[in-house]
Amino acid sequence: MLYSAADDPLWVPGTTVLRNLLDITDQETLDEAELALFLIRADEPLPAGKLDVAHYLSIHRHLFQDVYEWAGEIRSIRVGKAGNWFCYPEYIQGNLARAFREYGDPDVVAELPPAEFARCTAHFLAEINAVHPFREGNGRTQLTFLTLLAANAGYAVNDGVLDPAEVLSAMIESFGGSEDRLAALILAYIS
Ligand SMILES: Nc1ncnc2c1ncn2[C@@H]1O[C@H](COP(=O)(O)OP(=O)(O)OP(=O)(O)O)[C@@H](O)[C@H]1O
Repeated sequence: MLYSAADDPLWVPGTTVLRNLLDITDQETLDEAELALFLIRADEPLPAGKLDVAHYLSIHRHLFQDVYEWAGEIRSIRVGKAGNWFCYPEYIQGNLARAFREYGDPDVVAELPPAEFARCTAHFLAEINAVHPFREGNGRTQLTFLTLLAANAGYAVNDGVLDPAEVLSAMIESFGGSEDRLAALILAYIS
C-alpha cells in the first residue's frame, strides 16, 4: 500500500520502489510478486510462538521472507498514510511492547465473552496499527495475527466476513480514536 515516507534508504536508487530480493524495480511487478509470494507463505503453517512481540515479528518474517531482506525487522524511517503518521521509529520497540503488555495474557482474553474479546482485540490491533512496526506488510501481519488470537480463543472464524475496504475504513477510524467499527468487524469474524 502506498506510503508517505521521507527519503528511504530501502528504495531502489532513483525510484520509490522498495529494494527486494527479487531485484524488481517497478512497483506494479513488485506488488504482483509480493502478493503471490505472500499468499504461498500465508498458506503454510505459521511459525509457532507465544502470541507475544517475538511471535508477531516472526510472522512478518515468515510472510515476507521471499521478498524483503528486512522481513521481521522493525522499520527505521518515519512513515504515514493519508496524513496519518505512525510511531517514530525510535519508539516502536517500546510502544509495541506496551501494546502487548496492555492486551495481557491472550489465554485470559480468550476467556472473555465474545463481544469483550472483540473489543479488547480491536483496541490491541488499533494500537499495533498506530505503531506500524514494519516498512510494509503491516495490514497483512495484523490480520494474520488476528486469526491466531481467534484460534487461540477457540473461535472458528468466518473468513468471508472481513471485507478489505471495511477493515481499512474501520482501521482508519480507530486511528482517530473510535474503535467500535473495528470491534464490530472482529465480532462478526468470530461469530
Ligand atoms: N490512513 C490510514 N490511517 C491509519 N491506518 C491506515 C491508513 N491507511 C491504511 N491503514 C492501515 O495500515 C495497514 C496497512 O499497512 P501496510 O500497507 O504496511 O500493510 P500491507 O499488508 O502491505 O497492506 P494491506 O493491508 O493494504 O494489504 C492496514 O491495517 C490499514 O488498515
